[in-house]
Amino acid sequence: MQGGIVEKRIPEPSRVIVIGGGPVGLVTALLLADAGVATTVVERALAPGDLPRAISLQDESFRVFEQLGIADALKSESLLDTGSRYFGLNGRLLAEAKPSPSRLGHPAKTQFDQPILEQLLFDRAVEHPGVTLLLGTEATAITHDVNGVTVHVTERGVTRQLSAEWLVGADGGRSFTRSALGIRLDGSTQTQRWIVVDLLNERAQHEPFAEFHCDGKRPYVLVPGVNGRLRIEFMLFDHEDPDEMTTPTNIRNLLVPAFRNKLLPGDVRRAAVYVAHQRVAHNYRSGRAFLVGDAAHLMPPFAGQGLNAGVRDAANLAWKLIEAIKGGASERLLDSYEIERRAHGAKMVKISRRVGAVVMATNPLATQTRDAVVRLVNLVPSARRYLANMRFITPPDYSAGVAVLPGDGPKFAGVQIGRALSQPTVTDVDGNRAGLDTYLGRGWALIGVGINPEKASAYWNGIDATRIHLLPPGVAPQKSAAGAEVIDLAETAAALTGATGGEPVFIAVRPDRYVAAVFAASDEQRVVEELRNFIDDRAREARSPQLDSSERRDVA
Ligand SMILES: O=C(O)/C=C/c1cccc(O)c1
Repeated sequence: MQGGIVEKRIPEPSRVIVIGGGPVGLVTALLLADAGVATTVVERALAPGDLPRAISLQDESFRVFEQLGIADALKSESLLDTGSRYFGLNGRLLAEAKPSPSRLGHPAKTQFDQPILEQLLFDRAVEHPGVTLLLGTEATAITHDVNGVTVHVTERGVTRQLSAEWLVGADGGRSFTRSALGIRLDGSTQTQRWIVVDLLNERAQHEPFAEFHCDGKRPYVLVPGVNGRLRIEFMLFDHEDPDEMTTPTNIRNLLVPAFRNKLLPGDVRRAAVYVAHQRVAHNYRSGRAFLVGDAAHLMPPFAGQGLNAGVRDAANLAWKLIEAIKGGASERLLDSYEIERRAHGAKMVKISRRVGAVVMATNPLATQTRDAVVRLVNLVPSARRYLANMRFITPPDYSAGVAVLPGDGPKFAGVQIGRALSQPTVTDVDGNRAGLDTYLGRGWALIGVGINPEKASAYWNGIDATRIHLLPPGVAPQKSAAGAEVIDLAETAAALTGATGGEPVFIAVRPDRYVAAVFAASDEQRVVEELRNFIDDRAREARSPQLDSSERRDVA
């Protein structure tokens, strides 16, 4: 492929520049472009990445991919619904863990292939009229002020300037954007080195579990995939030389016969030595520029969180930039990106480091103590469930961000403010069954449970919220009256309708499918006033944004 602009109509000027066309950069760009925000992606490489770096996805990432129309294609090439097994001394199974069944309508944990994901995202970006992909292009300088950002780029020796309103740095662990903005990366780098070997043509049947072998001799991890893909990682000892350990002979010695009867040319997709970092950017925002993905956080792979954190960043930031471009966003809304995402990113770094420390222990006293502690923990039912359901991987809680907490009125404990909204299966007026997300649209949604959201105020129209009237199972959805823009849906099993305690409530859902508020009609005014601190519908109207509606796309 030639460097330069992928041929297609170029929407000029772009409102957002994304530096980095890896998975997180492309997810950000596609979410923006699908909402009509013209976006330029600056990427050094000439083609999508072909390295199987991340291999673990959570339900929430698939929820975002569903919105981008690539979830089914990716699932068909993935090992769905996996768990983890931890083996201790003498190969004894210490713990088997599987996340609780997902509320979000997708498998809770999946092993996937990053090159397939990157190709799917790339193909969508290439054909998207709202995305300008500048390949073979490197960002060399960034300036930004209150009016916008300018990025100097070089392509085949030719330098030019790009301008936009906002900048997103999605350029990975060695982020140029982060350095250019002068943002510090806090944390440390591990001392242990690992050799990661990605194999093809694996014929042995593996159960759908990542295996952590912590025998204290040479810790290793084995993660199965589909279509003959298998990852095996070994910890290296201090005296081992990385170059020597990755020679074909030594790779063969590591794998044959312990893991494979024979190793043919082409069976090893990659063998590389890495050292894990545990670092978080000091800030995720600097004026008009934001960091996402590995540019914002680097974590060891042991909890399978790296890319999930990046996809969450993209989904969280994209809707806030869309609001900023539409005109109603306050500084508080834009600042909420760092508040919401940095805290969770830092937590995932910490958890990944802890899981790694358990796996990498080699000191006999440490390994014996570890095994004894895990056996004890398994005797306490609540602690056992905590481990077995992988509750140590905590989902984000954005209640300190764009959320309106209950006032003095009734509390509705079943639907948690600041948490991801469940995705129940619903039936529409035509009898079609689908996940709720299919009907939520791309922006805000106001769901009435036990109350028709037609009755809610005009604020929700001002922020383009989709109004949904959610009915309990067995109640037939009705076509809404002419002029009333409400979608009637019935749950197939009482999930959200069963969680509100029979009280009529509204659920305000953010564009990233997080619950912003749960409130009774009598509390609506307070909720709207608080939400106006983040998005002011009146400012939006005054600015009358020029989003190119012809470029808005809905991917079913
Ligand atoms: O999917 C998981 O739970 C873990 C994946 C993993 C663990 C350690 C090293 C890796 O490269 C992946």
